Amino acid sequence: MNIQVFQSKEALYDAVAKVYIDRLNQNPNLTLGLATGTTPIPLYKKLIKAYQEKLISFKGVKTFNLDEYIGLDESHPETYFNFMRRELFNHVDIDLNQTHIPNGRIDFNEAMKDYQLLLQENPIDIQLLGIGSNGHIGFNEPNTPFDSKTHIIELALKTRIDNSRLFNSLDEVPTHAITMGISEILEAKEIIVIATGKNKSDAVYEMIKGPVTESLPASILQRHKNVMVFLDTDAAHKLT
Ligand SMILES: N[C@@H]1[C@@H](O)[C@H](O)[C@@H](COP(=O)(O)O)O[C@@H]1O
Repeated sequence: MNIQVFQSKEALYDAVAKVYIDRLNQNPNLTLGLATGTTPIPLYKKLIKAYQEKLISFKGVKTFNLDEYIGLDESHPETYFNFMRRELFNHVDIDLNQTHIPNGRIDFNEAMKDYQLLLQENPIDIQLLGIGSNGHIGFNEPNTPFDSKTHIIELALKTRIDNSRLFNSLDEVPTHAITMGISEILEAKEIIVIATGKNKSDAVYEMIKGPVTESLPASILQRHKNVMVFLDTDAAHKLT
C-alpha cells in the first residue's frame, strides 16, 4: 500500500485529483469505479473544475458505482443515482448511458446478475473507495465473504446511524442495499482509498496494520498490488 498523509484536506484532494487528471490524460477512455458518501464530494468538485478548465474530458469514460440503497423512492435525494448526477455527472461531458449504478428498485436477483455481468465485461481501471467507520468498503459490511460478488446486504446499525445525518431520521435510512462484492472491488487494476476525520481512524488503522480478516472488510486491501491511500492527519492519527 502506498500511504500518504496530508496536513490539509485541500492538499489531500488536490493530490487525488492530480492522479485522476494524469490518468485521464494518459487514457481518455478509462473505466472508473466510483464511490458515494461525503468523502468523495471534494474530489468530484475538483474534477468538475478540471473539466471546466479543459484539463480533462469524460467523453470516453465509463463509470461503475459501488452500491445503491434499496427501498428509497427514485426521487429521494439520497439515492446514489441522484447523488452521482448532482455531485458529478450533471456537471461534466460524460455520456450518461456509460454510467452504471446497481439498481435498487428492480427484482434483486435480476439486479445482482446484471451488475455481476457488467463488471465481468468491463474491467475497472481505477476504483475509488471511502471507508465506513466499521471498516466497510462499498456496502460490504463486516463479515462479508472476501469472495463475494454483487449482492444484497443488510446494513449494519452503525452504518445506518452514521448515514442518518443525511436523512430526516434513523427510521428513514434504508435497512438494505445492493453492493459490488469484495472480489469485484479487488479486480480493479488500481484502487484509491480516501479517509478523513477522527471517526475513521480506528478503521484506517485496522485496514493498514490489522490482520486481514473478513470482520474488517477493508483489511483485504493489504493483499491488492496497487493501492494508494490518501489520509488527513485525523484519519491517520493512530498509525504513528
Ligand atoms: N456506501 C458508502 C461507502 O461507499 C462510503 O465509503 C462509506 C463512508 O461514507 P462517508 O464518506 O460519508 O463517511 O459509507 C457509505 O455508506
